[in-house]
Amino acid sequence: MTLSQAAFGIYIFVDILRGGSLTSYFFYVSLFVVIYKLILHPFFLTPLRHLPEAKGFKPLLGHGMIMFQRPGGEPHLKIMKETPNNGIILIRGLFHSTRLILTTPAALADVLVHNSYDFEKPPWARAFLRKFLGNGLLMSEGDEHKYHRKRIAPAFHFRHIKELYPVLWSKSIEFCDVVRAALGERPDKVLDIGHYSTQVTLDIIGLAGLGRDIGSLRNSDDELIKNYEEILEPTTEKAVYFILHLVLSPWVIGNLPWKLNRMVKITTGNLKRICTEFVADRKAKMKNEDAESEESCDILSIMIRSNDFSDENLVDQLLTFLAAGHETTSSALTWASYLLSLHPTIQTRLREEIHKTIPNPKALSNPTFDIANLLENMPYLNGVCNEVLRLFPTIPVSARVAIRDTTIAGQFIPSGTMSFIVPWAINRNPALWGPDSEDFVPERWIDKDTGRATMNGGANSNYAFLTFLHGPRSCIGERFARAEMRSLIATFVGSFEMEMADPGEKVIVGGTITSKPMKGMRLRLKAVGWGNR
Ligand code: HEM
Repeated sequence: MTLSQAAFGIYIFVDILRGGSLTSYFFYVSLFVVIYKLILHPFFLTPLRHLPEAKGFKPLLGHGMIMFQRPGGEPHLKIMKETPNNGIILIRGLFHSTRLILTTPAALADVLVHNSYDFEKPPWARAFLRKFLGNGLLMSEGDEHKYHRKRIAPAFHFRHIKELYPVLWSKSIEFCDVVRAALGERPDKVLDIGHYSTQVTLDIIGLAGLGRDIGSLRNSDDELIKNYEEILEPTTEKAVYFILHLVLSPWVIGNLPWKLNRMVKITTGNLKRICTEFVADRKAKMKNEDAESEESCDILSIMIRSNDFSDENLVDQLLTFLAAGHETTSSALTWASYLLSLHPTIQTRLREEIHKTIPNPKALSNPTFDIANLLENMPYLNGVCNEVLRLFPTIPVSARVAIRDTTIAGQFIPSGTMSFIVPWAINRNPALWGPDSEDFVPERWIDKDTGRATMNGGANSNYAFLTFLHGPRSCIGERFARAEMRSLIATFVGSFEMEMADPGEKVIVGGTITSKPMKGMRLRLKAVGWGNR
């Protein structure tokens, strides 16, 4: 309690003793709380009040409307560009709550790496996400997070990812076969690529995560894909549903007479049931594996073998991996095809590199072939992947709340302060990337002298690229996702020329947590000759 709160409390107490009515005291106390929260604390008392503040403050709304603007992260970029700062910009949320936007590598490093466990995801975001992702790694905090992260990490070791490449490659080839077959049936040769990319990435995470071919590429009616598409299809109604969690408790939202509540309940129930069956099935199979047979090395088997997870927690972890592991890479593939359709010269140069380096795609299916080494050493392919991930980070905005008093870039941060970490804005910030920061330039990831891939795209700090964040709460699936993108983009661009179905279309970036095109991504595709295909 601050000095002013205490003084006011004493004043009221003395006045009650003098005989004032209880109702009038409730009124005065409420009035004081409102004035304190709306005016005194945010403008006169918070130790953060001297930080540079973003333009565009509106009474009561603060800068809160930026949460509703799309693409997510774009208003933050505007604020970064127009507000001189030393790493932290002050904005005000609804009812003037204090919020921060972090802008420099030093500030980001403090939150993501140096003082990482002083921060947690905001409770409202966890309450929302938990409905879809269960209580897996993404949602856990503190010691529980450290414990689980350490035990899951072996499944994402680079040696293990290397072993996964043949699976990634053969599924990518199957993806192209399915797209080719679908094109054959369409006189206009136009397809919504988002649908197919969701199918292939779900199949891939099924194999890598569960050791099981879900087969959604061959079966569009698959229950898992239907439930995910139902939940993840970006609509304005879902965006409102998400943002309401900022101001109302999940219990209140859950009890509103809203059709969406029923849909969420049914689909999340279905997903939980499917994952429970997957876990039981995998456990039964592992019991029957004899000691001589080779150990399965999918994520679920590794977690079961560790004996560190209860059955309930295995289901939660699986829910997280299935969702976090397919929706993200599916969006990345969709945005890659968008950018390549808008830049035909880059597309052609990439295809030339692919055809030259991989004369026959089927040859890579030989189990002895070192696909990882080949794909990881294709400079233009890696430049394109990095540039897609930079310009369209699948999770454009993330947030952290300080759970104790701490510091960011030398600034005292009181417990309870919320900071925004904004991959969309950092990845496009001209202060970090130069004047062409918003252009699609794969060459920035290639060293001009050696012709080899660079690690930081020419930026001065690796905190200029935030797509997977950094530190103990960074994306555990980063290597996996990068390997998957290389395989999918190499096979897709090697197999098809692509252009926007409607070249005049203004693609709107939507989505709640991940960024996806609002109305799908309709491309006109033309199969090209490649090897014996
Ligand atoms: C392009 C693809 C991907 C992107 C851009 C991406 C991005 C991210 C980001 C930004 C976070 C941190 C979220 C936050 O704290 O606010 C995260 C966490 C996570 N990601 Fe990914 N991800 C991708 C693919 C994957 C894949 C393929 C998997 C699994 C196979 C995966 C599993 C996870 C998990 C489990 C976490 C939670 C990690 C923790 O809290 O310790 N992600 N991802």
